[in-house]
Amino acid sequence: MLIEVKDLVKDYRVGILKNRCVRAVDCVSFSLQVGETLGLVGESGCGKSTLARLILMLIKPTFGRVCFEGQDLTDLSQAELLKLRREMQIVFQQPQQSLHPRMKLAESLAEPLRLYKLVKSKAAEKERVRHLLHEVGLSEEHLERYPHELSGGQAQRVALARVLALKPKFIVADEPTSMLDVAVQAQILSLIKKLQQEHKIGMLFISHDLEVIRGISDRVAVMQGGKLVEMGSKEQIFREPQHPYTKFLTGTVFELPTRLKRDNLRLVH
Ligand SMILES: Nc1ncnc2c1ncn2[C@@H]1O[C@H](COP(=O)(O)OP(=O)(O)OP(=O)(O)O)[C@@H](O)[C@H]1O
Repeated sequence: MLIEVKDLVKDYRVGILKNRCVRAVDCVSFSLQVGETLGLVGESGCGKSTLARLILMLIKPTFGRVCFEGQDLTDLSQAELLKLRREMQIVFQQPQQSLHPRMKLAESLAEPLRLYKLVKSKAAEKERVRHLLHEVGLSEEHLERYPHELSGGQAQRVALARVLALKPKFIVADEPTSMLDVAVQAQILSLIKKLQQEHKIGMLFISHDLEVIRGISDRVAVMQGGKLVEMGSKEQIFREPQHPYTKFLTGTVFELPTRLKRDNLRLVH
């Protein structure tokens, strides 16, 4: 098992006096196999990003545990977590977030290699950067460019190359294509899928978009109000949704509950 999440809870303290509590993630449990893609879908504010950040231990859970290859991450010190972080990466919605605005791409790609001492010489570093560029479908002419000189799709390719440089075993893709044009979106999705399959990376893929989830996932988890209300193979979820919320999401129920009509839900059906 690559990832095991058990009874995960996250309460945020809110209000001026921090005396009110929002339960963003409510008793979530699931597991993920090596090389598997779990699609996580749900309305805005249901807790998807919080769950992703908890799994990566970017924030501490209130209760529950997260195991990576059998090791409980909630017990680890910051230094121990830092070592594991190379193997657990995130791809953000806005690739610019992970690229330094004043670093040329050559430096941006070399940085993770140096940080984790993954190459032994300058020549090996150059070779690895070139290989990474080709893997994500960019050419060497891009190496001298700054992030603002790239299109959204190119910037997401660079962000993917930086993640790949670290040879991760697990990645969270948090709406990685939602800011891109539809045509570019399809190219980046198939690139993510190809890289994930070639490198046998386990992936939690977060999206509002059911068509995207259908295309990329092996299994699908549906989240509502901080809870996982349904989980199953892609075929089960899309053909025979069980939970009323999932039935609504997959379009088998056309009568929208009033509360859902109000929510900022981006549906493709
Ligand atoms: N740092 C925080 N402090 C207080 N409340 C927070 C914080 N981060 C998130 N929340 C609340 O927790 C709930 C879940 O938020 P989260 O960002 O995880 O949802 P989401 O499903 O990822 O939404 P979206 O799809 O819009 O990004 C929301 O009610 C949000 O307002």
